[in-house]
Amino acid sequence: MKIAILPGDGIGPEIVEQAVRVLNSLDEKFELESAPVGGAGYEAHGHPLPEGTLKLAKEADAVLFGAVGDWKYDKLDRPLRPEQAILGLRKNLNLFANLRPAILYPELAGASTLKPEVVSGLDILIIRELTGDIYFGQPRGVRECPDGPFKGEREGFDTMRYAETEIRRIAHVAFQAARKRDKRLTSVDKANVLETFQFWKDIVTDVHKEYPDVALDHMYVDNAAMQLVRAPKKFDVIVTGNMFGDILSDAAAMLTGSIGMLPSASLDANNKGLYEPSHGSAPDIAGKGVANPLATILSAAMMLRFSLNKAEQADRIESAVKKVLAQGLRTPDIYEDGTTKVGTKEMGDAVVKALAS
Ligand SMILES: NC(=O)c1ccc[n+]([C@@H]2O[C@H](COP(=O)([O-])OP(=O)(O)OC[C@H]3O[C@@H](n4cnc5c(N)ncnc54)[C@H](O)[C@@H]3O)[C@@H](O)[C@H]2O)c1
Ligand SMILES: CC(C)[C@H](C(=O)O)[C@@H](O)C(=O)O
Ligand SMILES: [Mg+2]
Repeated sequence: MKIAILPGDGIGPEIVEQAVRVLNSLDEKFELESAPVGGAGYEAHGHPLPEGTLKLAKEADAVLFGAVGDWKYDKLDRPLRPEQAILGLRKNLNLFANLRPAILYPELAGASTLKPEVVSGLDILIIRELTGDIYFGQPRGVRECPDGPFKGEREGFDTMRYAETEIRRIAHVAFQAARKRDKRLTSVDKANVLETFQFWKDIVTDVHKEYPDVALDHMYVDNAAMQLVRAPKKFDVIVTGNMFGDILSDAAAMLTGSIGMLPSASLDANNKGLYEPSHGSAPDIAGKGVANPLATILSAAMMLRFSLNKAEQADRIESAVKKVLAQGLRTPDIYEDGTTKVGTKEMGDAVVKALAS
């Protein structure tokens, strides 16, 4: 089985290195092949998603991705910016379903900024549509404002849109996921204001007819943001569009103690996938050896489960993560008094050791 390893920028290489060590310490042999992506792709080949990198991602059985981006590339033309690499991979590989599980490990109840009783036992799944919405809608750009009070001035604009097929397929993914859990699905929209999301709500309601055993409710995104912080455990599965899902999943990350704990799987219709932590390249801590590698290690576990059919190995990694947390080991983002502060590599060492024991 071939895995494309795309470390990217900032803390990407540091955290992916630890996930690769974990994969290599399993009693399975994987063919791992690395390629530059993001700013690293731009530096090596003049493009954030070099042809060879895309080819490797397409032919591999799964992709393990770190993170891309750095402030120093923010002045480049948009097609050359590092973020285009992850957007291009998602689009080219048709990875329309993004699963972001927000699970609070009991040992981290005190690491969240929320009260322990609000978050303890948290286990929710955010399903984010990943290849549509305002992220990819055309037209977009900066133009001369054609009408209204600002006519003649420059204006920036983007297009929010969803085709029926795009909504139906992500709704099916969400209902099927809910079916395997507590059978409750919340569809998050902004139907009170946006045509796109009234349409979203209507289509999700229609797909629901095929899943009478799942309870569906609808919530506006502003309320959902509030409810996620007020009473997050009331949710089971959340399904939403690309932009709302981006925002809500970062908020949900803090319920788990740190964004460094939130893994993700981005899947196509056949469960081929790209696996990455939900966070970014964290340029503020890059190169310091303090980044939390657990979201990436847990993403590798998701890869084994969803794309490589190795659920047992995935379970082993997740148990090893639980073990190191129970041992009291913490990177600075999840550190609290009475625990032991470790760096990125030491955390990786501990997971590898826990796997062997
Ligand atoms: N999928 C991706 O590759 C991805 C995702 C999000 C942001 N980005 C890019 O990353 C760059 C930085 O963006 P940002 O600062 O808004 O978001 P970020 O997620 O990179 O960082 C936000 C904050 O969380 C901290 N953080 C993130 N991951 C951490 C980890 N594993 N351990 C400990 N702390 C961690 C950072 O230090 C920072 O303080 C930008 O160029 C952005 O476009 C990339
Ligand atoms: C880097 C950026 C393009 C990306 C997104 O907005 O999807 C990131 O924030 C994420 O959550 O994966
Ligand atoms: Mg994001």
